[in-house]
Amino acid sequence: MSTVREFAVTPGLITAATFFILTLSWIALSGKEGNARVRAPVIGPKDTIRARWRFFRNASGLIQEGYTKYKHSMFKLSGEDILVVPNRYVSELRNMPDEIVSSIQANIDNFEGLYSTTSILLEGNLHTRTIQSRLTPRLRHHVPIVQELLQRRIPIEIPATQHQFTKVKGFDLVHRLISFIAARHFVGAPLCEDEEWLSTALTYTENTFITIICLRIFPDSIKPLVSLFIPHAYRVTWALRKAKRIIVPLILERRRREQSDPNYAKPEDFLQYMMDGANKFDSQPDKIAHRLLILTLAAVHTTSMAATQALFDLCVHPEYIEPLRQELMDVLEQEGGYKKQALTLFKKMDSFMRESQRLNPPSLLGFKRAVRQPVTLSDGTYLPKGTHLMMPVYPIVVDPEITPDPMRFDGLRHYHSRQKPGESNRHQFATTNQNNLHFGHGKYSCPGRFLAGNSIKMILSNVLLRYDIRFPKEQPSRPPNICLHEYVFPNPYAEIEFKLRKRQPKWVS
Ligand code: HEM
Repeated sequence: MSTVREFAVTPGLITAATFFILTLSWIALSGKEGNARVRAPVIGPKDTIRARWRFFRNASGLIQEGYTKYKHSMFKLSGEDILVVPNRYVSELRNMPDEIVSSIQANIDNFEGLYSTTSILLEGNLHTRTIQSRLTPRLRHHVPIVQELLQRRIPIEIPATQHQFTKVKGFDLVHRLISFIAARHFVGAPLCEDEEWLSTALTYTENTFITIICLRIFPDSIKPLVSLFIPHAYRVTWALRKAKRIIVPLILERRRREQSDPNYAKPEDFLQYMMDGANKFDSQPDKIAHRLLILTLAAVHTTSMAATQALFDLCVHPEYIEPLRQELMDVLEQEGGYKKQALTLFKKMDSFMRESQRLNPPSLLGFKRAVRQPVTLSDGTYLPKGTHLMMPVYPIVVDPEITPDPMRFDGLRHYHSRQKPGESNRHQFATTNQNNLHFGHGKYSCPGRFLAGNSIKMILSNVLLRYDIRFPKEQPSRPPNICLHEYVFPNPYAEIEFKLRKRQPKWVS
């Protein structure tokens, strides 16, 4: 028995396995295709293994170096993996058909589709159509429902009193609140508060991120082998199976009632919208459940990161708290509470959120595209089939030619821009343009950004009206983000202190 255990952990075996994997990696990387056929300078090491490792550890420095040297032309990152192209090509690329330049293919490749189980999204765009045509137009109607949910949940999740400050981990708190909101939109009550569903979605999300972040360092051909050694990859599959076990019976029950009960009122949620809009192939219950879980991942993690960053910014810049509270009170008085229009009138808060996202976006690179058929751009630039391109979304928004005094956090920057004649509908959290690509731009821009914006406003407004907030004394400055590859995560360990305000307006209490 002990011999077997010793054999399993011997340093010799680990060295042999590492050597084996590195040799396979080197062999796998010797063929040239896609980006390797485009002539552009490589930033950082050229050999792929070192390049991927450096990019994993210091993407921020490498991206900024590339932008500073070549912002008007192309450059490569992570060896040959990423071709960064200037944003002047956005207008040409943004509406190209998916068969030629694909956003979904690029995002799935970037997300290690096979291992994150996201490749099912390539089978059709049911999820995107449903968000655009059914979910987003109904968002206004969900505002009072979500407010009722938050009014019940927030005092439980933030057990603060009027007498002293109580510490809560910022990201965990926000993640839970966003999970409730997303689940209310996606699967309705009572599942939206079901701990089993919430923890299954969380297990899937966390393990997917860890798996893809690890796997991206290795060449494609050895990923199947490497994934066998990553326990998180098994947990992704486990969570998917569990999610299906929860959602499939719900779908079948809804269908049964639809057919047998003439008085049955269909629920108003994303699951039902997908059931109604699915074709014969998409409508298989386990496919719908699978899509639902991936959408939960796309919606909850990104939105939680943005809301956490905004809360951190409120703690770092407390001078914005009173002006934002004043706006909230004015709007809620005028509208009679959290009614359909209220959120669109939180204009200062919208600006604050956009400024927070500008300086702490979820990804330093964006507008990811996979070239499926060769393309020649208007200036003669040729992109062969297999090219994976991205745009430098963060360097663009901190470029002084694009944003004056770019490193200064100005929470009302975009609010003031909206005051200019003809600009009142621009510069919003959810509006995209060539220089603001955090949600992409054009035909394939993020369809969930309106839900994200609403969810963040609901959380920030409830928190500001109920609590005084600050960072603990031992955390005097903004907690550093965690950057892995081009992804930027708000610090998950950072705590925020909450104290119940003496008088809370009736809209939130
Ligand atoms: C702050 C939160 C969010 C951020 C930063 C974000 C960001 C993005 C980005 C950068 C893309 C790719 C756009 C492109 O390729 O050009 C995208 C696509 C997508 N997002 Fe979001 N997103 C957020 C919230 C959401 C939410 C709440 C949902 C669900 C309701 C969602 C659903 C999707 C879907 C389905 C796509 C793929 C669209 C397609 O290819 O057809 N996102 N998102």
